[in-house]
Amino acid sequence: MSDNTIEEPLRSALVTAAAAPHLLVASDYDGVLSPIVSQPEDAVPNPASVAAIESAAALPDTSAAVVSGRALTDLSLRSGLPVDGPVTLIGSHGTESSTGFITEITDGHRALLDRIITEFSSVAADYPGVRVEPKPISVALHVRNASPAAADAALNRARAGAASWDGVEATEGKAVIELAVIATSKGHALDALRARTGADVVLYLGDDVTDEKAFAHLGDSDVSIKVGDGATIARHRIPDTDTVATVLDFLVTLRQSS
Ligand SMILES: O=P(O)(O)OC[C@H]1O[C@H](O[C@H]2O[C@H](CO)[C@@H](O)[C@H](O)[C@H]2O)[C@H](O)[C@@H](O)[C@@H]1O
Repeated sequence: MSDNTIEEPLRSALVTAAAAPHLLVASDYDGVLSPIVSQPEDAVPNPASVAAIESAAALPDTSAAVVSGRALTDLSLRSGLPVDGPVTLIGSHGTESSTGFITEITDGHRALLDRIITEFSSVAADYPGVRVEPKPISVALHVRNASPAAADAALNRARAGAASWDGVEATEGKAVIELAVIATSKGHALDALRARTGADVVLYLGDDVTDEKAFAHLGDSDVSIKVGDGATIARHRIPDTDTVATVLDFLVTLRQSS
């Protein structure tokens, strides 16, 4: 998809955003910068998207960020972007930055996390293809590589079990259920980034359920873009990660010449 195939009304929204006094360009990682793949450690970003985000961060009066459900160090490793570089990285669904977590992680949180890991490990052991991804404030139970029946059974056990425990926040995403021990919100993360950078306009690209919390914090002057299928409150939709690269490159080129 070349930039001349970006259709209205997204095209006009990008032209307007590119002229903002201060622009924040922010994106999700999995399913947006990187295509969805079978194993989380194999998620490689589209180099053109990363280059465009880096170019945005280098422009005057322009900030750039990647806001992901991944742990911060993992996000940095997969994206190739440094934790403390020009592109701000926010991990753990909006709760983790280079300065730490938004909430103090207590021994109680850690004990609950350990209980969830134990429970999810026992679920995963019963269903081939199901795996556990422990993270700093949450645990993901991935069912992408399980049979449909095994995936359903594993998700139902997680929902009826650990997801119902006190102090647990459950989120379901793409072939995954994730349980966090502190409240998470990519929306609050975007609010904080907007306040810190002084951005007049925020553009955010996301593909999954947790990105809806980010879209919900965007206003009429902002640009919300859903990548792929599924219900969304975003104002714009594009089909895939290749189009993400086209959109980001178009936006950066416009801003470079404005
Ligand atoms: O907020 P994101 O950057 O979109 O991260 C969301 C989760 O992404 C990863 O899982 C998803 O992507 C995997 C790789 O494509 C895929 O195999 C899996 O089925 C998806 O759920 C990551 O592993 C999670 O930790 C993130 O929370």
